[in-house]
Amino acid sequence: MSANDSQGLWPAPAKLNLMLRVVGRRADGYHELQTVFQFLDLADQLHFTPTDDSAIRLRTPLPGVAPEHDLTVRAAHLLQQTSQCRLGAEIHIDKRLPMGGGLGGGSSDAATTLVALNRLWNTNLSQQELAQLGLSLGADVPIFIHGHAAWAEGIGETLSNMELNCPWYLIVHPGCHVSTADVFSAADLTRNSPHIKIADFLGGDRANDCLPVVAKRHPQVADALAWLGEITTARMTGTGACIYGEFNSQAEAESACSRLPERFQGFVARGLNRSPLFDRIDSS
Ligand SMILES: C[C@@](CO)(OP(=O)(O)O)[C@H](O)COP(=O)(O)OP(=O)(O)OC[C@H]1O[C@@H](n2ccc(N)nc2=O)[C@H](O)[C@@H]1O
Ligand SMILES: Nc1ncnc2c1ncn2[C@@H]1O[C@H](COP(=O)(O)OP(=O)(O)O)[C@@H](O)[C@H]1O
Repeated sequence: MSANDSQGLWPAPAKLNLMLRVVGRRADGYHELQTVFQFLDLADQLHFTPTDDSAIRLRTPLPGVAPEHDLTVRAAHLLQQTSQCRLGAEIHIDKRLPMGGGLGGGSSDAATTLVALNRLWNTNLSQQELAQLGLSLGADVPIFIHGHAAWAEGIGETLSNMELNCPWYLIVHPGCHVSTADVFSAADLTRNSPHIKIADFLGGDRANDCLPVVAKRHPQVADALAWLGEITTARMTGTGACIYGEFNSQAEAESACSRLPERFQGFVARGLNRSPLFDRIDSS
């Protein structure tokens, strides 16, 4: 099967954090969060060819990421080891999501790899076992294995489904890279936000505790926030760098995108409550 055969493509969608509160810190240094995840109809596309030898080969290495560090390769090795599977795989990534922008592309690639290879290798791990494996690769991996928009607690692994409005979004990439580890190690990060309830979020409590830290250290993020804030309420996803705003229609989001200054990169995408990865599985 060729990498261009759409039947063989597995989507790895982006996510947005619609709010993000840092409510505590665990003994291992990881921070406890309250957040809301929604997917976007914007995705990397992955292709897997199972092989008889046990090698994992990434045919499309990403700039700046050594193949053995790529989250798809790490996910494949982890599944192989856990299930004692003797098969291997060739992996192709058609990378469409910006890296390090808070859209979760690397975590989503890892989740799609676990879900796809679990089927292609017939390793038969449950969704819960896959999510547990995924969590050891990154805090954002479980939501992509869960596959439904959710309220999240813990470090992102305790998930309760939500049925959210699905607006069109303009996502603005300010052009800088924000390190998640740097944000969580910042001395001035608020780490003791009071817990809120789902009803508070639905009532409009949509703050992101990481934003002040990121905007202070990355003037491009503050710049994008100010530009989009002139048009609509502008928010940051995850630890950034991407800023997004909601629109009632694709046309309105596209119109705002057409006015984007050249220093920014823009994406128009629809919010989704169900991950396209699972739509793909149901239709196959
Ligand atoms: C903050 C969030 C919100 O969705 O998103 P991003 O902006 O990175 O996408 C995530 O929880 C990020 O998840 P992910 O990107 O998988 O992070 P990881 O690789 O697990 O962690 C990177 C580093 O950030 C710190 N970290 C991460 C998550 C967390 N809840 N507490 C932390 O302290 C740790 O120092 C860790 O070593
Ligand atoms: N398949 C992958 N796609 C994207 N990034 C990857 C991948 N594998 C490893 N990485 C590393 O993970 C980092 C975070 O990537 P990404 O998930 O896109 O950002 P974020 O966590 O901000 O949403 C990248 O800067 C890169 O070094």
